[in-house]
Amino acid sequence: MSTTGEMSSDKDEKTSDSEDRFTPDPVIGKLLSCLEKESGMLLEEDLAFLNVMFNSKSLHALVNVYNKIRNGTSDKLIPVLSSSIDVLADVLEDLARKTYRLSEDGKELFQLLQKPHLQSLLNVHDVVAQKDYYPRLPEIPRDEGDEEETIKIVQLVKSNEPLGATIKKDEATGKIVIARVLHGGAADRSGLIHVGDEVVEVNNINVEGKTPNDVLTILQNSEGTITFKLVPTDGKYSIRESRVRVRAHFNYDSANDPYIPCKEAGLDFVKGDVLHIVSQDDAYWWQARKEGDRNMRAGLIPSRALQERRIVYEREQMGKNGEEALCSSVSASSSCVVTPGGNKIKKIIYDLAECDDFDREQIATYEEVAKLYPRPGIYRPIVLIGAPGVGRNELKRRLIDTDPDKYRTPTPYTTRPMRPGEENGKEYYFIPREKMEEDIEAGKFIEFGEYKGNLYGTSADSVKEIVNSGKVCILNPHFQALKMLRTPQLKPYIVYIKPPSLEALKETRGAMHARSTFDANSSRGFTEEEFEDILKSAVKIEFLYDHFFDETIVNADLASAFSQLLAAANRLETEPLWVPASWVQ
Ligand SMILES: Nc1ncnc2c1ncn2[C@@H]1O[C@H](COP(=O)(O)OP(=O)(O)OP(=O)(O)O)[C@@H](O)[C@H]1O
Repeated sequence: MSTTGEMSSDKDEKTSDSEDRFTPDPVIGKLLSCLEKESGMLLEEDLAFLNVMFNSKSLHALVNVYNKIRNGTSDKLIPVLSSSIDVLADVLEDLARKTYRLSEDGKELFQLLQKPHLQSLLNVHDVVAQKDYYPRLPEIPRDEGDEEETIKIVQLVKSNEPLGATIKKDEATGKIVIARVLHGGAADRSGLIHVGDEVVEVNNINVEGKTPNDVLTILQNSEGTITFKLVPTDGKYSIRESRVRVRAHFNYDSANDPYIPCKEAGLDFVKGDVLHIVSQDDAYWWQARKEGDRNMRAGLIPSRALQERRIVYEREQMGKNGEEALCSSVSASSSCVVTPGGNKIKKIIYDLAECDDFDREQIATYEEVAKLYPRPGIYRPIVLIGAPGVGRNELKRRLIDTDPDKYRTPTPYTTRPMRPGEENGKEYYFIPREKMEEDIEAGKFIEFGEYKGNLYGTSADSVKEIVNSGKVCILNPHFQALKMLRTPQLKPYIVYIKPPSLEALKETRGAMHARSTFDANSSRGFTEEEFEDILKSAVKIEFLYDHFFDETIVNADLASAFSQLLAAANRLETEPLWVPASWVQ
């Protein structure tokens, strides 16, 4: 195509637009004259086809457009940067750390930068700036009768880094082919090896009739440069990475996975890790990197579909072996409501829905996540979940005590009659039983229960009220309330308070230490049986809900558990954190 300056001045542009939109391009002109000269060497129909094509108005128009873009001398067409979305992330992270000190303009900017429309616009800008929009043309098919096969010779220098590709025997042809190319690995970065390429030779050794293991042995024994002779695949291959991030809800150890196609390519992770899924091309094996990991090469992880199948299979096996359902191992759970005044009222919560069997139907594998930036003036509620007696109340009260104006807990509702000296809305909101039953029925309560013939409960609206008033709402509901609370509207930060071992429980809460370390009025002693109940209940809560936990704090030493909670509360205000992707869309 022409790169001469015939389009460079405004005058020329006008001429070409107004007078003759199809001024022949000099390069096409040259091609036409060559065609005339060499006409004897071409078949008549090929000659006719090329003549029509080179004289076609649409081709000339296209070349004109192309030249205008290529030769656009104006600097404004050159992008200043091609990674504006990364800059946006840096700016957001910077602003997030300063939300308290931001001016009104700063706050507005912070909110604008989080709008999905603006982020999509910048994304599109980067795609254009990186010229990531060229159509990918399919390879020109070779004629059936072609004697010669195209062969590509690829040389890679052997280093400590794995090749980042796997091979297999093609079942239909018996040939060795490239089965998988791991994103970001040496093979992928070379841009020369693609899925489906047939391996003909490795270091001049013909691999015909050899097994994949034989080929691996050749590779392992070779030194320095490795030379592959490959027959390229005709198929298409995708090179664009997906942007999907997921949180893993299970542990994965590739060394103990008998089904992974290539152990060396596996990516191990633990529950809670955030993974960047770079390719979902294969239905069973995705390619992923750990978020924040500097290793460019992606690894193989089981796909959602594969993992779900495995869990279903494991459950079936458990059922066949007659293993006891976990949910039946713990009896009805009890909890306490602490009034704002500090008095505790023992009550039974959710005694009607004692069994959580339905929860186990959920199969937690991966959850798509996105970063949520702190929003000035709107704080995520902190929800403390744990076995009754593990210390959620103690921790909540300590947090409120650090700044009672900032941390608030909702005032509970009750149907019991008001006592002398009590004020409506202080210790409780007092409401008639019929009204409370109606509201419970309408799903307005995140938790409720009955004690000595009176209903007690916490309403969802009272949580929203605290959030909307710019305070940090802190809650310690029954664990079953999680399903009501974990919504895109409330965006709670869920902290699981985990009991330490039985020995540590006895040591920290036993006879000598049974008195409350915070407030003598709310002290409580524990029997050995109660300690065991705490541990059993914890196992159940973890089994049912651990995929909801944003953080786990082991409450052995109270001071250290509390400082972890305080750190989490500060983090919420200053750092972007991963949340379900649907919460930020
Ligand atoms: N780490 C700890 N070391 C010693 N004592 C503790 C610790 N954590 C909590 N406690 C004490 O254990 C008792 C029970 O704690 P708390 O009332 O906070 O439990 P809870 O999880 O709110 O349970 P419930 O819902 O039954 O009230 C309290 O007396 C508290 O002071």
